[in-house]
Amino acid sequence: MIAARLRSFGHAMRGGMTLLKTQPNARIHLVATVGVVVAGAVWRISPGEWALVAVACGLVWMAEAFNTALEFLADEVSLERREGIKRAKDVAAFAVLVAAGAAVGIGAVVFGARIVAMF
Ligand SMILES: Nc1ncnc2c1ncn2[C@@H]1O[C@H](COP(=O)(O)OP(=O)(O)OP(=O)(O)O)[C@@H](O)[C@H]1O
Repeated sequence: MIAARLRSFGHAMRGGMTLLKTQPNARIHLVATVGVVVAGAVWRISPGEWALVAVACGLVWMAEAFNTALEFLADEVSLERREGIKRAKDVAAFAVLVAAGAAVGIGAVVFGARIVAMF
């Protein structure tokens, strides 16, 4: 039982490594996530602000992971140009865009005034 759970965890971690190895966008998310965590620690943001930041980062990682999973699956189905695959990939890419937009909005709310105060 516990061994099976640990195996599932291993599969998920392998997925995370695949995401980082194959997707330049995921590496940008990693840098952004580290940057936001460092900024949050330096500015001592409140627990509520940490919660917002966690939701924003989680949303972006989740959207990117599902987008990449769909791209892998679509490319297994066919590498030929297909209208259905185009639509599926475009809609999945839109999900990443929406998540990134929400994260930028949350970043502006949490860090905007602090960044402006630096100048
Ligand atoms: N088999 C296909 N048939 C038709 N259009 C496709 C196909 N594969 C990709 N496309 C088009 O090219 C775009 C980019 O697809 P690709 O698989 O190269 O993803 P990507 O460059 O990794 O994009 P992202 O930055 O969203 O991860 C898709 O959004 C889609 O419009």
